[in-house]
Amino acid sequence: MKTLIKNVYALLPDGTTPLTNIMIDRDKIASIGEVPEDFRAAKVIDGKDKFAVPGFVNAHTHASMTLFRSYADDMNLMDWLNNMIWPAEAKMQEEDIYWGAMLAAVEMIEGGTTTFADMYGPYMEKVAEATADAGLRAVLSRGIIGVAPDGDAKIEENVSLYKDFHGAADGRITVMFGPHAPYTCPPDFLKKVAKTAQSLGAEVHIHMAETKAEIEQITKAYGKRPFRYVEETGLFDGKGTLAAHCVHLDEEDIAIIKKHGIRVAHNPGSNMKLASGVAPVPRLLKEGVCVALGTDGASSNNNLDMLEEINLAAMLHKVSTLDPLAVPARTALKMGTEYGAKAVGLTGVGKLEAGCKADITLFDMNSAAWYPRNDLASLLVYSAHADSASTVLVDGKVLMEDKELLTLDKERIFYEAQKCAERLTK
Ligand SMILES: CSC[C@H]1O[C@@H](n2cnc3c(O)ncnc32)[C@H](O)[C@@H]1O
Ligand SMILES: [Zn+2]
Repeated sequence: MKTLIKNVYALLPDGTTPLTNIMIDRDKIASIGEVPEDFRAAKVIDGKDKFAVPGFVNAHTHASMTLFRSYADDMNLMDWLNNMIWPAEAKMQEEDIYWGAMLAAVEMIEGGTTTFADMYGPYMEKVAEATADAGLRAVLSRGIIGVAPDGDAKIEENVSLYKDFHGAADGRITVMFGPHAPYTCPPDFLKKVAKTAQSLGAEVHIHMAETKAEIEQITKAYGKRPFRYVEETGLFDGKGTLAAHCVHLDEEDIAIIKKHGIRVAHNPGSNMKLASGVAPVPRLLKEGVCVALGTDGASSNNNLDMLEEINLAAMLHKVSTLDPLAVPARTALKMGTEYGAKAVGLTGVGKLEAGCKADITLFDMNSAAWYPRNDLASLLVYSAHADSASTVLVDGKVLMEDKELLTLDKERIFYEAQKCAERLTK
């Protein structure tokens, strides 16, 4: 099926925003520019007053945690996890994981996100089901906490997730391994995860160096900081690693990140709300590290709004370095799109370019925030909000058109999610 997005402003990989046309053939962008004479589109989308950008890539989240939004605020990470989140998560059933992920899907599509990297579990197959139902693209991992007695069973669940869903939903779902964090996974356990993931050729998604408390705890327990601790287990020797947070880094940590080509998911909203700190993002970018953006879960953010993370990334590093060029608008946009796709292990995603996947968000510029139209990329990052997202395509399929969700029944999802949350949090 061929689709034409006609007369649209488009954010191209070189940062320009020409008025152009986007030709889509099945799941891919066929070309951008003049409409070829022989291009017969079955569907034409009017791009008048619309700004097309690559769909956002949320490089680190816990989708089903939407059920815990506004349930545990104004706490630090360890207090929040130990005293509020983990006790509530222990009650979660299959339906909670599914409806929580479906609520996340509504929010993500409505905000222009087309891909998300998710770490949660048990019942990650329900997140896969929600992804397939919504039409989104996802990189899923079974979050594995290795301190409980059933650690090995959790590794086996990640193996099953990989075998059952890597490449599923027409290739929209891929699977990584998800050892939760250095402080929840002892060394022999991490070695086992590393060996298992590497035997399958799977990548790894892990929380790293998020808080000062983590650095202190790991240093006290093992005599080394989290990055060297995990490096010595061999976890970073496999196909690739996506490391969420990376807030508290020293020179050796940065050297380890570079040596292993570790990709970083920066979560400015969550790091601010949990009072975790400010990740050294300008330095990492300068060192050539791939830095993407994530929301983290909706209980520590408290939303899944990637445009807000893009804005926060651009703003936070200016104020923390007193350098207005620390993260410029176009860099922040790349972190939320092109670098995001690379960070989560996807090629041919995250760019408006011929041959790339047709994962596209159209922003409606018919509001005051979009005037005057000096610089569209700047307007998107510094002035507009996610509710300007009006049309979203993944793999060339329209998931939202003129604000109408085409794959999801919003009323039902709100009802079921409310019911699940009441059981879990009351
Ligand atoms: C074992 S599944 C994933 C696990 O991670 C928890 N989580 C959510 N946000 C964070 C964060 O910022 N740092 C560490 N862990 C986090 C989530 O509640 C699940 O238990
Ligand atoms: Zn997280």
